[in-house]
Amino acid sequence: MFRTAFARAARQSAPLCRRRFASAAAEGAYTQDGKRIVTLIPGDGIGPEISKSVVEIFEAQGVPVVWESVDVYPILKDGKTTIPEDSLISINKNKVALKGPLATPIGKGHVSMNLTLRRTFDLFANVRPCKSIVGYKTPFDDVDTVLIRENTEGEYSGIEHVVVEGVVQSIKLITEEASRRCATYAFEYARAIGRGRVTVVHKANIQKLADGLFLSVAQEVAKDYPDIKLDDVLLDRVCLQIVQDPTKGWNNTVMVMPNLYGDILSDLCAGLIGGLGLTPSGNIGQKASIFESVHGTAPDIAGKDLANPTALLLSAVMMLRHIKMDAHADNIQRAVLKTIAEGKARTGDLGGKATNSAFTKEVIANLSKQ
Ligand SMILES: NC(=O)C1=CN([C@@H]2O[C@H](COP(=O)(O)OP(=O)(O)OC[C@H]3O[C@@H](n4cnc5c(N)ncnc54)[C@H](O)[C@@H]3O)[C@@H](O)[C@H]2O)C=CC1
Ligand SMILES: O=C(O)CCC(=O)C(=O)O
Repeated sequence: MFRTAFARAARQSAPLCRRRFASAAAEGAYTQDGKRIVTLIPGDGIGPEISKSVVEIFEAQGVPVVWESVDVYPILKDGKTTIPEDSLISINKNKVALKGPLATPIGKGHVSMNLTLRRTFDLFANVRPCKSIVGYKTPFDDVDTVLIRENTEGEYSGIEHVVVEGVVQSIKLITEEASRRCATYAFEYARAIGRGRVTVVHKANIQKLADGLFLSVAQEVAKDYPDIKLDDVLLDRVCLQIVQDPTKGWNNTVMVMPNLYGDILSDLCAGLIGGLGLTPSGNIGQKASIFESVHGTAPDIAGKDLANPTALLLSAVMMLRHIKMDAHADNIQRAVLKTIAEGKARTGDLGGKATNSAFTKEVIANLSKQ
């Protein structure tokens, strides 16, 4: 049924994906003195506060990155909602961006700018690692999950309409092309981080066609990766087992799944290690990649200097690894984790009393001691 020209194009995109992962580091824009130019989207709510923290820590560490700051908000162009032209140009040129959270009105108003960015730049895989922080006690000590979320379609395709009053339809779109790119990325990622297993999380017992296609494409992609075992599990079962003991079978695999499941399951995983203030992510595409925390704008604490900048800092660390600045990534990551472990400058979400600014200062102090 899917052996069409479209499906052929999908199969051809897999080697392209593999090449892209290998060459991403060098692409982009540089200043005359060789510094990498990175687009910064400070975002809404706590976004500007936590972005400021990243900028200060990068400066203290001497990271050879120059920020190009742009605002992202909805623009109506030819009847479609899009992002401002300067942000489009900046991300297309720089190929890499760090993004604070963007607010979306609930049940009304403009479409999500987060989703618009992912679709505009075809950011097909969203990588969400979740690792326990040594020294910060939670019910499980050794959580180390990696979740890859299909990022451009599924339940987030934005195709919704009223059939008749009182009846709405929201379409979950799954294509072979997007599923293949995402699955290929999951296998490549598993290989890169030394995990011998990829697990597809799905509901193909219920969504037989949609999740069935996602699963069968992953099974086909697996044939190109004989060194990596593929298995699959129902979403409801993962939720149960992960909260019972995340270290039993979830630390040695890379989970890959359709969009909505990844959105929800990654918040659940964040809860296992101390909450949304800690978990980073990378939106990976062929044209560009955008790194952002898993959390949103946190309107309840915005503007009060209370946010934990760790999630955005660790997203910036992922970004540095992506552009092959590993030594800077290592130093910043070490200083952030040390600051949390020491305990004297923890933010409120981790049970402490420190402000975002105080936490940032402490991270900088820990950088200088290395
Ligand atoms: N990728 C993005 O830009 C995302 C944007 N959003 C948007 O954010 C807005 C608010 O969404 P919510 O559901 O309230 O989720 P949220 O993630 O903003 O907040 C949930 C809870 O976690 C806390 N929290 C989140 N990040 C924190 C941090 N860094 N430090 C300390 N505490 C933190 C908040 O204070 C709040 O109690 C909505 O408009 C939503 O659409 C939500 C998720 C992702
Ligand atoms: O776009 C939004 O406002 C929320 C998006 C979200 O939760 C996500 O996809 O991570």
